[in-house]
Amino acid sequence: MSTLKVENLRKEYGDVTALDGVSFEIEDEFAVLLGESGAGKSTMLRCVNGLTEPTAGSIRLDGQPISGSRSDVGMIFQQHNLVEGVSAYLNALTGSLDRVSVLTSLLQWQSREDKLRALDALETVGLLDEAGQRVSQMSGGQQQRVGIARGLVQDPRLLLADEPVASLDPASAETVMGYLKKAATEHDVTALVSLHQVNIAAYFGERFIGLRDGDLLFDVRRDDLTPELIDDLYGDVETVGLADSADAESVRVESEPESVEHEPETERAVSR
Ligand SMILES: Nc1ncnc2c1ncn2[C@@H]1O[C@H](COP(=O)(O)OP(=O)(O)OP(=O)(O)O)[C@@H](O)[C@H]1O
Repeated sequence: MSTLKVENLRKEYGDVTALDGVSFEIEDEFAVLLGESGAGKSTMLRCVNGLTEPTAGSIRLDGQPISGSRSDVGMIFQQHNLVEGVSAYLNALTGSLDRVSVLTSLLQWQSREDKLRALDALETVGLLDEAGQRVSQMSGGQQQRVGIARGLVQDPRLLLADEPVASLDPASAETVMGYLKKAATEHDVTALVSLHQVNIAAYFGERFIGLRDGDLLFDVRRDDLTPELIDDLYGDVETVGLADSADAESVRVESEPESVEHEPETERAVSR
């Protein structure tokens, strides 16, 4: 259970204003950041994660200012940043390190609690039986689930994900989002996830924050996410199914193919 409060957040890169005084507050929710390319979603997530220094404004997690990279904030990247040559388990256990030799030697002094937490996180994302499998032999969707497990192992209060399913085909994207939602729910973690796919966002999100050119365009709960708001954000997009997508309580976790190939980048659920 945690509260993220962003107030008047501003980020300038030279002449470019990536965020122009954005404020919102999310509490124990699965929140989705929406917006066109360049709207400021990644900048927002990087500021919240402490990876980018804001120009002005404040970010607080449970009342404490966020500064620098924090262990109570877990981050999941589009490219999942895994070490492909080692197992899912080792990746989950020691995700922030990038050298196999370091990873392997670390096993000797990782605590029993960490090891159990890594296995628990892999179970959350449906990969307990694959814990010993090399990441290089897993599908793109499975790899992203390892990335989610790794984000959970540090026991964060806030989980951030930047376009976590952008490089997956629609079916795998839904599966991975299902596990991400399950992970946030089971571990009582507030989540802030940027997504391009509006229909997937509408299906899984509880709260929707729309950014346009660095401004907050809307901040609504699921019932208030209308096709008109989406049109406002993206222009003319396909929003069929938006109204029917309200109930995502039962996550979809079974449909991903167990292929060892990486899924190709396919068309997004919404044509933009
Ligand atoms: N390191 C940087 N240096 C200069 N400009 C940057 C930098 N990072 C982002 N920008 C600019 O800030 C604006 C917001 O970029 P940002 O990556 O946050 O958008 P986004 O919504 O995440 O886009 P995308 O969906 O393409 O990732 C863009 O105009 C971008 O070009």
